[in-house]
Amino acid sequence: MSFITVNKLWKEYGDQVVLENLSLSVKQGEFCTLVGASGCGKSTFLKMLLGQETQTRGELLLEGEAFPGEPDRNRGIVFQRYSVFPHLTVRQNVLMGLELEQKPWLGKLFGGARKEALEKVDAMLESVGLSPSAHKWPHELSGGMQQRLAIAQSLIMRPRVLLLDEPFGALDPGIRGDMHDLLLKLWQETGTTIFMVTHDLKEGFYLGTRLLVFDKVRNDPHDPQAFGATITYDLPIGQTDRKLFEDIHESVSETARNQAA
Ligand SMILES: Nc1ncnc2c1ncn2[C@@H]1O[C@H](COP(=O)(O)OP(=O)(O)OP(=O)(O)O)[C@@H](O)[C@H]1O
Repeated sequence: MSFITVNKLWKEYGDQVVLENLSLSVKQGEFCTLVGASGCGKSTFLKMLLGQETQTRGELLLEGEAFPGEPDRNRGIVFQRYSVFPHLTVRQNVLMGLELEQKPWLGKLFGGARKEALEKVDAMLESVGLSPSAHKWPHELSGGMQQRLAIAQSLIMRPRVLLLDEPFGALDPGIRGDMHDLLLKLWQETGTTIFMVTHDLKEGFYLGTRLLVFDKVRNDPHDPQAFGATITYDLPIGQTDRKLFEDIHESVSETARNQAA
């Protein structure tokens, strides 16, 4: 059964068509990588999955029901930067979600409940390789460590859907490789359904299970906002050849040039 169903989905901001006629069916546990020119609506699509934005037309369904209109614990998101709390230590950053969930008014757990929560936090920190830094402050961490913390912060809530908006965009290429390994390991451990936006087409070609290319098939040079992007390629990872890579690269680059013109 389809876990997430996108049916003839449109998103417009005033006269600007951002996404047009998107249709997609995603199974639970899939790892979809989203690529496309800047401004093609990838982040907007993630925001709709998160419940921060609503479509203007069409359907977005989670297990056959309309998507919850507000963010909830079923969905976690990690941005390129700055999604951790600077005034909390690494351990407190990860603990906070559990505290707010169980004690929304007080924001604090005590006794056995706190001990149990801390055990989960420590296991999560171990899983992302941050145990030795548990008592550090975010500013004492490298960029890669901060992103591992942001991922831990999301995953501790056991989201059914994890949304990643260019999570490794600000990291050095060497560190990105380590982050890919970590992400694949966490995805296998948790079985969560992942949507990850990346600007790096190569990353999209090998990470996860499915590549979704967001692109415009129509362009009006006199009115660049008249047409939105749609999913032009939906490919299983590992079955694409060099020619296809070059075709997609050329098409996405042309859209980027048109957007900039
Ligand atoms: N809240 C908003 N109000 C009006 N326009 C918006 C809003 N959010 C996004 N847009 C517009 O929608 C279009 C798509 O933006 P979006 O951030 O989704 O693209 P993107 O593909 O994620 O781009 P990038 O790769 O640069 O992050 C842009 O033209 C943007 O200006």
